[in-house]
Amino acid sequence: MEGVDHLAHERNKAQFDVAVMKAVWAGSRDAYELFHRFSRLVANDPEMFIPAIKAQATEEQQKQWLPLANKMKIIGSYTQTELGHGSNVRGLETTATFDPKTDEFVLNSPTLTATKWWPGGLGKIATHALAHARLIIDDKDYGVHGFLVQLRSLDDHLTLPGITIGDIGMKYGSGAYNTMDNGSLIFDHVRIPRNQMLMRLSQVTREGKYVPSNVPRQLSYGTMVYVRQKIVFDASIALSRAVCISTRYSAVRRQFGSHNGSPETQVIDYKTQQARLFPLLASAYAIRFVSEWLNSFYKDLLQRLEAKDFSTLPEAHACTAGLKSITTSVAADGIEECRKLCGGHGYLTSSGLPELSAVYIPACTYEGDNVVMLLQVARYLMKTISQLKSGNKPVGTTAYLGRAEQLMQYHSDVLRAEDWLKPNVVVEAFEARAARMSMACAQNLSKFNNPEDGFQELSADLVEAATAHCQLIIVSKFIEKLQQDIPGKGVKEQLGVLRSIYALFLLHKHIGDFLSTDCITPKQGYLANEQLRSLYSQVRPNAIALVDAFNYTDHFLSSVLGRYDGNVYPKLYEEAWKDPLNDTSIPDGFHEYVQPMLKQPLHHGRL
Ligand SMILES: CCCCCCC/C=C/C(=O)SCCNC(=O)CCNC(=O)[C@H](O)C(C)(C)COP(=O)(O)OP(=O)(O)OC[C@H]1O[C@@H](n2cnc3c(N)ncnc32)[C@H](O)[C@@H]1OP(=O)(O)O
Ligand SMILES: Cc1cc2nc3c(=O)[nH]c(=O)nc-3n(C[C@H](O)[C@H](O)[C@H](O)COP(=O)(O)OP(=O)(O)OC[C@H]3O[C@@H](n4cnc5c(N)ncnc54)[C@H](O)[C@@H]3O)c2cc1C
Repeated sequence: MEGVDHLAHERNKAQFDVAVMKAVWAGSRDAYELFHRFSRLVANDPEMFIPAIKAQATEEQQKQWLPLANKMKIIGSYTQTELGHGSNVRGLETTATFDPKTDEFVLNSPTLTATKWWPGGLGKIATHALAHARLIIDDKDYGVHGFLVQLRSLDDHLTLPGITIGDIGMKYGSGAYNTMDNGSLIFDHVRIPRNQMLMRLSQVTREGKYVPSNVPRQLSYGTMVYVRQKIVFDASIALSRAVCISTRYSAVRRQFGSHNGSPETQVIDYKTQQARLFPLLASAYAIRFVSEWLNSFYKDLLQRLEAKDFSTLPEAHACTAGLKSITTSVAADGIEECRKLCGGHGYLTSSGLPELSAVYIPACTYEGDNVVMLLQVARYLMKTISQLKSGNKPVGTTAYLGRAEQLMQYHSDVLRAEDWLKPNVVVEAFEARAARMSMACAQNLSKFNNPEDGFQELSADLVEAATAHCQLIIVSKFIEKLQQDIPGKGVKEQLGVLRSIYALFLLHKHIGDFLSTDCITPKQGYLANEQLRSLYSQVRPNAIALVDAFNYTDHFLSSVLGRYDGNVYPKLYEEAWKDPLNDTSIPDGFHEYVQPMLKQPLHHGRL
């Protein structure tokens, strides 16, 4: 019935202050930004063009271009990926050749695979590209640099001479990412003034002299680092959205279990449903908190870079790359699991889940393929370990590797299931697992004469070690979050339950790592799973309140299954009748194609 809260009985069970939890979840961001960020994920996104100008353009160039971009007088596309190269940025083929006679760069696509391919906004709407191309001076290749290129007339929006642009076509399913005009672009000897090479990091003089960057060349990758840390925040939005829908629906849905006319069992009360759903609920909170930490770490990096302090740049790259990889994989897989948790109705468009999945899953690829990103983390871990011998003391997220020898001797002293509720017990186990996996890789790498060959041969193990390292970061940041002052009745306790669920779920899922590295015994692994089951019972009465704390409107969720009032069945039926197919009783084509078959005479009793 309209106006009735079918989930009121669930909300009355809450054992904590939901208003405070809402504030904890929102953190430093208000609900508008949460909504705006996700909706912008599929809109045309200046998310990269403007940051890239800020990162790579001189002050003078910023003064010229930023006001135009900020006021949408020009619409930019971050045009890096090509048909033949995306992950391997140093393999990009587009060229920008300096012509000293005219003080210009000539941009050209020398091969088909040099065609720019994928950049958002490029297909139909962008007027300018921040094009990444190989800088060529006097036939010498100075590598990939950024160039500002006008693509279309600001009068009639037609493409300019030498520019061939198109949209790359439909993408995965009918998902909202098809509202994004990812495009293709071929340059045919297009000339731009020299001052349209972004010259904050390195320059080309009027005489054609290349002035190399006096800062790490990787700063030219800065926009990707910036977006990767934002993507971690977006992962928490996407996953929490799916978890909200599937948790509410799991409390509404009843199936089996009726005795003597009693109501059937709420599917949220099945232990299998809890074992699938509650780790995702905990993961949404875990990702939110690690995204807060990563954002502050990134802001600290920016301040240091301003002071020419590059000391945390390698760690920032490893953390943004690794956490982008891990959190987008968890969110993408989690959204699909949430669809399955809703049974058949989860497959309806009106559930909101197919659309959410279709628009979210490319996050595992864009801004760095997730495996390629974990290999970057692995490179950083191996380098950190190789420097231990020279007395280099790791700090920050790799500090535990400074205690590698001690961690190699670690054995968990868990005796009872409840010992796994102690944060220090959990962190030690995760540190030992991560350290031993990385040290084992380093040990195996040392057997190879050519380190690069070894890295390739061991890359699958290295990805697992990088994963263990990143999961340790997320667990640690969840624990650190709860060391802060958090007011409100029962709020910290509930977050403690979620923190333990997150950690023990990972331990259970990756039990092979913990056993094969001899960090814990099978019995201790069994006790962790025992404790997990008990934790699910503790979170059960608070589940609806914990997803209410995301503070998402029905409009934002756009899901009949995830409605705040739980009034699912009437709305499912109502929504179905909005489908144009139901405008008529007899479907188009029936009389032409189906009816003749039905009318066909039987021959000797057979059609
Ligand atoms: C918020 C929602 C918005 C949604 C946006 C959706 C739109 C999507 C946009 C895009 O997808 S834009 C295109 C994104 N493309 C990529 O992410 C490409 C991924 N590839 C790379 O980043 C690089 O090619 C690479 C994989 C990092 C390799 O780079 P390179 O070959 O130059 O370096 P290596 O030889 O591997 O390493 C050398 C050295 O440099 C360090 N390093 C690498 N990258 C960085 C970095 N970004 N910052 C700092 N340092 C970096 C690396 O660790 C090595 O260090 P050492 O080992 O030498 O110490
Ligand atoms: C929706 C969407 C939007 C995008 N928007 C933009 C944009 O606005 N601007 C832009 O410039 N680009 C954009 N891209 C492109 C995107 O950045 C690239 O697709 C992404 O970086 C992955 O690169 P790739 O396609 O070359 O994958 P590949 O690297 O070709 O990946 C293919 C497989 O090879 C594996 N692989 C590759 N290298 C290695 C290695 N060294 N070791 C082990 N395995 C490896 C990968 O793990 C993967 O399994 C977008 C892509 C998508 C899907």
